[in-house]
Amino acid sequence: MGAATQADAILVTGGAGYIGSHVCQVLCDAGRQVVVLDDLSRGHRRQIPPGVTFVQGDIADDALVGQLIASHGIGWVMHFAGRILVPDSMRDPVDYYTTNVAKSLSLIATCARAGIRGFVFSSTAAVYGTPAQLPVTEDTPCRPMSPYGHSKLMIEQMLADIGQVSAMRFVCLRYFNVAGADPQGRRGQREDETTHLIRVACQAAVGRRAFLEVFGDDYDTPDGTCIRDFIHVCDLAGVHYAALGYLDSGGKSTVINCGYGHGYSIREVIAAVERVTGRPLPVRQGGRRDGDIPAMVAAVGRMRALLDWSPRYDDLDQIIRTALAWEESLNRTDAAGHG
Ligand SMILES: NC(=O)c1ccc[n+]([C@@H]2O[C@H](COP(=O)([O-])OP(=O)(O)OC[C@H]3O[C@@H](n4cnc5c(N)ncnc54)[C@H](O)[C@@H]3O)[C@@H](O)[C@H]2O)c1
Ligand SMILES: O=c1ccn([C@@H]2O[C@H](COP(=O)(O)OP(=O)(O)O[C@H]3O[C@H](CO)[C@H](O)[C@H](O)[C@H]3O)[C@@H](O)[C@H]2O)c(=O)[nH]1
Repeated sequence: MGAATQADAILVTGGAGYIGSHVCQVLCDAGRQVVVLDDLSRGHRRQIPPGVTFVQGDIADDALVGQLIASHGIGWVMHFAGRILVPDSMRDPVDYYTTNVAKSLSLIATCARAGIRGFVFSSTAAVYGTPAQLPVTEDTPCRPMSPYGHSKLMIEQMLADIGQVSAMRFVCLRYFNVAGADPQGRRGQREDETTHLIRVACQAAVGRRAFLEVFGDDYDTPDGTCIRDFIHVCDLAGVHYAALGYLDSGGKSTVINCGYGHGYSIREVIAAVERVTGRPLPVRQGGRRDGDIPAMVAAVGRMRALLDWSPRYDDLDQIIRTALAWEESLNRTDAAGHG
C-alpha cells in the first residue's frame, strides 16, 4: 500500500518478553519504527533491541495507549502482553481473565477508536483443546481445556466482533510450541519460572535444574509420550512481519496456525538434546500432567497460502542448539554476578 503506510509506526505490547522482543528485532532489521509498551511484570528491559522506544505501562491504561498512538503515528499494533502458562491459569484463573481478557478488551477498544489499521494478536493452539484429528486446521472446532485457552479464544472473538464495527482488521496467530533463541545470542527466554519442554530440557542439560521430568509415557502415541509441533522463535518472528505485510496489502481479517506441520515426541526431544550436547540428559519418568493433550500438530496450508514467509529454522537440532547456547549464556551472566 505504498510508502506512507510503511512509515506507520508499530506498537508492540509485551515487547520486553520472549517472543515480542524477537519480533521487535525483525521489525528493526526491516527499518520499521517500533514502540514497546510493557509493564515489566514478566519482561526484561534488556531484551528490547536498541533503537526501539520503550514505555513502561499497562495495556489497559487507555489514556497512555491513546497518547502513544497519537504521538508516535502508530498505524499497527502487535499484541503479545499477557499471562502465558496453562498450569498457572488452572491455579489462578482470575489473573488470566483479568490480564488477558479484560485488559485486552480495553486495549482493543482504544485501538479501534484511535483508527489503528491492523492488529496482530498472539493466540495459541491451546484454543483447540484435544483435537479429534491431526493435523489441526483453523476450522477445527475450538474447545479450550484451560482458563488460558479460554482467555485467548475470548480475545479472538472480541477482535472479530469489534472488527465488524470498525475499520481495524486483525490476524490472530495461533502459535503451536515456541522454542529456541536468537542465533546471535542477543535474547531468549529469560524467566526461570517456565514449564516449556525444550526450555526445561535445556536448563537440565546445562545444570540450571537438576533433571527433566517426563509427564506420562502411556499416551496413545508411537513411544507413549506426547507429541508437539515446535516452531523456532525467529521463524515465528518472521511470521509476524509477514502478517503485517498481509494486512498492509489489504488482507482480510483471519486466524492462522503457526507451526511447521510436523511433530516430535518428548522422547525425540530428549534424544535431540543428548545428540546436540553429546551427554545423557538427567531425566525422570513422571505421571501425566493434568490437561495435557496427547498430540498437537498444525495444518500450515493457510499460513503458506496467505503469508509471504518460508521457514529458516525448521530443524529440531538447530532449535535446541540455539536454546542451549542461550541457557549457557545465562549461566555465564549469573557466574559473573549480573543476572
Ligand atoms: N511462549 C509460548 O510458547 C507461547 C505459545 C502460544 C502463545 N503465546 C503467547 O505469546 C505472547 C507472548 O508470550 P511470551 O512467551 O513472549 O511471554 P512473556 O511472558 O515473555 O511476554 C509477555 C510480556 O507481556 C508483559 N505484560 C504482561 N502483562 C502486561 C500488561 N498488563 N501490560 C503491559 N505488559 C504486560 C510482560 O511483562 C512480558 O514482557 C503471550 O500472549 C502468550 O500467551 C506464547
Ligand atoms: O518439564 C516438562 C515440560 C513439559 N513436558 C511435556 O512436554 C509437552 C509440551 O509441554 P509444554 O509445557 O512445553 O507446552 P504445552 O504444549 O503444554 O503448551 C504450550 O503450547 C500450547 C500450544 O499447544 C500453548 O501455546 C501454551 O502457551 C504453551 O505453553 C507436554 O506433553 C508436557 O507434558 C514434560 O514432559 N516435562
